[in-house]
Amino acid sequence: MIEFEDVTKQYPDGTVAVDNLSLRIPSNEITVFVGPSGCGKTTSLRMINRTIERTSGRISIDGEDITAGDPVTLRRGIGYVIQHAGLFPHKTVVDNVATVPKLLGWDKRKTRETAMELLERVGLDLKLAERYPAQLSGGQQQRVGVARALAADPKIMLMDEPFSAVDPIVRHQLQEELLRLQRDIGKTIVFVTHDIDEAIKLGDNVAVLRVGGQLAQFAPPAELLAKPADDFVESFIGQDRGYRALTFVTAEDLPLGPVPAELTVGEDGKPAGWQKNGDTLPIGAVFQRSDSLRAAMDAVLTSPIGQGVCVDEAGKPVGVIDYTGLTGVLRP
Ligand SMILES: Nc1ncnc2c1ncn2[C@@H]1O[C@H](COP(=O)(O)OP(=O)(O)OP(=O)(O)O)[C@@H](O)[C@H]1O
Repeated sequence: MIEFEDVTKQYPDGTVAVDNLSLRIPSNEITVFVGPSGCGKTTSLRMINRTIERTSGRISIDGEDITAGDPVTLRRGIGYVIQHAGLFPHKTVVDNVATVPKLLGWDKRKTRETAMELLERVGLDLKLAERYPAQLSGGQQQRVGVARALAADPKIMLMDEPFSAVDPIVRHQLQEELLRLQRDIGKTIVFVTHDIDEAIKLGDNVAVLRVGGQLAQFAPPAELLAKPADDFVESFIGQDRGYRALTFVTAEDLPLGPVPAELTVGEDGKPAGWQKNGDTLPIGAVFQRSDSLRAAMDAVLTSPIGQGVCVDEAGKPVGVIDYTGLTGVLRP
């Protein structure tokens, strides 16, 4: 656990970037700092690896004050990923990833093996390993940045707007990859973003900061959406929070109706189309019981006849839901 106790950072010009921040960041989970520009997210993050020193208060990792030891040793145990990846331009991809193991004096063979394994793990094509960063796309560079941060197997990863500089599609892929990777590695990740959607998608816990460096709310995403602490949090979360909250409720309890005769299935048993007035209409999106209510709603909205099809793990239809069925669950 990383604990902030009454932590304040005042820069020499008098700016109070972080004001009396107290929070507990649980181990092996993703905690996101989110808030508007200038609210002190980066300052808070960088106080953890002491690339910025706090003015007062205490920060501890597993109970030990981070100022007890030397900052260089502290930083070696903490991975750090930043926007634009911050790769060394004159080093190849694999050498970038090997930076910290080399500093730690690992033997060459083990270092290279580890670097290649990590590149594979973050989903980078190994053919790119001998390229220089400038020869990679933004998304590929970010993957290398994540691999480099993981190289010495740190317990903690700090990620400062790592996906902000890439286009929305690549960003979505990188977010999915991070969640997949985290299921395997279970690191303590502290992630900074100004994007509330990214915070809600990635965070096990979300800390919303307001300008002036004060904590407005610290909660899991579902709670944040359901019970914003005040007007600031509510407006920061945005207008469609009711809709987004559906992401956190599963479709398990939906009262499915029987599969109608109009639904045709292909040879593989999967839904093929809706028969209507002699025409075959497309199915639209389908969902599974384990998906969210948001997925179920999407299935209803994209269905040409307002019937969302629920399928089992093999993709075969098990039932349908319509607007009325959905509304019954949304507003019991
Ligand atoms: N070296 C510095 N000297 C003086 N003020 C600073 C310094 N670094 C940051 N600040 C100020 O501290 C406040 C918090 O900055 P910080 O970078 O932590 O915010 P942030 O939430 O990460 O912002 P952004 O989303 O725009 O990156 C801002 O008002 C900023 O101008």
